[in-house]
Amino acid sequence: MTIVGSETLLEVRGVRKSFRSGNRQLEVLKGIEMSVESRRLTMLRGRSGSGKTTLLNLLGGLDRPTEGEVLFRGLPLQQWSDKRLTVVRRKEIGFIFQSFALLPLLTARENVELSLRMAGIPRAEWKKRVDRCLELVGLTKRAFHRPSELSGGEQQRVAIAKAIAHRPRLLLADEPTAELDTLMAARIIEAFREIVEEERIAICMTTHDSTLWGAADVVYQMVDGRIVPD
Ligand SMILES: Nc1ncnc2c1ncn2[C@@H]1O[C@H](COP(=O)(O)OP(=O)(O)OP(=O)(O)O)[C@@H](O)[C@H]1O
Repeated sequence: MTIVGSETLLEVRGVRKSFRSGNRQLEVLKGIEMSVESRRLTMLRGRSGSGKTTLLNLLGGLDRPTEGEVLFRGLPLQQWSDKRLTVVRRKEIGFIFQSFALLPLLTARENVELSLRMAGIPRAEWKKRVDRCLELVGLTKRAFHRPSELSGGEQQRVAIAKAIAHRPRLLLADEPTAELDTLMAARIIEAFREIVEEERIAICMTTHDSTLWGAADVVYQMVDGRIVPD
C-alpha cells in the first residue's frame, strides 16, 4: 500500500549481524529485508532475544551490519564516516529507550527545550515548538513539572516530546512501553499515531506487547534473527 506523500526512509537489504562470543561467532540477524516509510507506524515484534534491539541499533546507525546494507533515504549508512553519521543521528533521527533519559532537575518544558538547543534551533523558535510537542503528547498541563513529579507514562511522553522536538524524519523506539501499564502504553501509542499523522515522520518501535500491534501500519515479526510472515 502506498500512502500519498510517504517516503521510504530506511531500506534494509540482506542484513546479517554477528557478534563474537568467546571463540564462537553468534549470528543474531540472519538476512533481514524490510523498509520503514514516513507517515507510518512500524512495529518490530518478537520474543526476547529474537534480534529486535540489534536491528533497531543498525537502523539508527548506532552499529554496523556484518553483511548487507541499511539505506537511509537511498544512501548506505555504513559507508558514511562516523562524523557524518553523528550529524545525521542528531538532526534526522530521534531515539527513545526503555528508560526515559530525562534530566531530573529540569522541568518537562526545559527537557524538551534542551533537545532544540542541542540541535542548534534558534532560541526564538523554542517556545512555540515546545508547546506544540507537549500538546502532541497530551502534557500541556504538566509542562512545569519535574520528572520526579510525573508518572512513568508521563515521563515517557516527555521523552517522546523531547525526541521529536527537533523535527527528525525518523523516530526509533526500543520497547517504549515496557515499563508501563496497559492504559499508559495505550496513551503512548496514541501519541505515536498522532505524531505520525501530524508531523509526517516515520516511527519504528520494538514491542512484544500483543495488545499494541493492532495500532501499527506495518508489523514485522522476528523469529530467531529472521523476519517471518505475520
Ligand atoms: N554486543 C553483543 N555481543 C554479543 N551478543 C549480543 C550483543 N548484542 C546482542 N547480543 C545477543 O543477540 C541476541 C539478540 O539480542 P537483542 O537484544 O537484539 O534481542 P531482542 O529481541 O531485542 O530482545 P529483548 O526483547 O529481550 O530486548 C541475544 O542473544 C543477545 O544476547
